[in-house]
Amino acid sequence: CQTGEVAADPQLYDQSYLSPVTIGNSELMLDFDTGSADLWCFSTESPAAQSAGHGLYNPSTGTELDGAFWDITYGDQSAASGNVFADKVVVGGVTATKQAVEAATSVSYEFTEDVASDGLLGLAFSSINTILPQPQTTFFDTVRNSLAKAVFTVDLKKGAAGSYTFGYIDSSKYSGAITYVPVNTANGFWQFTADGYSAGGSDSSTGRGGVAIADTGTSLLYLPASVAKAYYSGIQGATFDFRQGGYTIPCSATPPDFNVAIGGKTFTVPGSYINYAPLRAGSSTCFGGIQADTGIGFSIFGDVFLKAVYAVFDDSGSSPRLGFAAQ
Ligand SMILES: CN(C)c1ccc(C(=O)NN)cc1
Repeated sequence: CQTGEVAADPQLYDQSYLSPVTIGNSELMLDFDTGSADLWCFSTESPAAQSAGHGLYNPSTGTELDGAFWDITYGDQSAASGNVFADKVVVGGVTATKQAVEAATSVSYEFTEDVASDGLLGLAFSSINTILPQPQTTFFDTVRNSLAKAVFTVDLKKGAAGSYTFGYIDSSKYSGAITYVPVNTANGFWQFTADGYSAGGSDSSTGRGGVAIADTGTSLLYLPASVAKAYYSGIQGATFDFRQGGYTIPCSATPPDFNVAIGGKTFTVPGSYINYAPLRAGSSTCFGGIQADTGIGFSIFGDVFLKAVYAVFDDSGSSPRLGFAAQ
């Protein structure tokens, strides 16, 4: 029965969180992503112009999956593609002896520029793994039956190292009870229903809830346009800046806390988490941590929300469920 824990190191402005993973005989820093289901990394096969500054996987330690290839495009239109090897992958002591490792032969500039990240480790459902002609399992699905309990947990923090655990829940990491809600796996995501939203101390609802996914690979909190609009209407100097692609606020603002009702419990995102980051270094205008989910089709509970809670991704029962507790 395997269990393990690995650090989640925040990058600048908590834009992403990176964790050490041993693949073959190299240790790489990967972006654990509950919103996708591919484990891919820069490799010795990647063009030097694209992989400069990144740790590389050398497939010589693996066994090529003949004829298998992968090609993924993320919500922000970033993309990567390549071929596939079976190799040993170790995360916090949890070992997958023959994990499908997707070696990149091409990546878009967003990944080239994200020099701290050597790739992604997908933790969504294997049904959306992009390997063809035969999709392969995520790391979690590969090791699931060998774990003490088929769960992983997410404990991200603002501006500090958090952790991911596999195979157990650590009761020292949260306060109060864990509230569980059912997950709909039809789209391959950890998808659930949020009950409602409100801002500040008042319970003045900013809107009814809706369908949402828990996505560690997305930095911000994307909510229905009406909720985002109502939230920023309470902040002096807040505006929707279409040239910046979303709501901005004065960096001097102290946004109100944001409350989310899930499973009958209320979880609070401190207002300071929503004063996300200056548009450019030194700017006095900041990008908002809450943005509209227009065009996506569901809300995305990214790191701005997840770093306010302890989250349990539980596939140990008859159907998957998500648990949330206050940190
Ligand atoms: C460009 N990079 C680092 C990305 C990383 C993750 C994602 C994503 O949508 N994950 N759910 C998009 C882009």
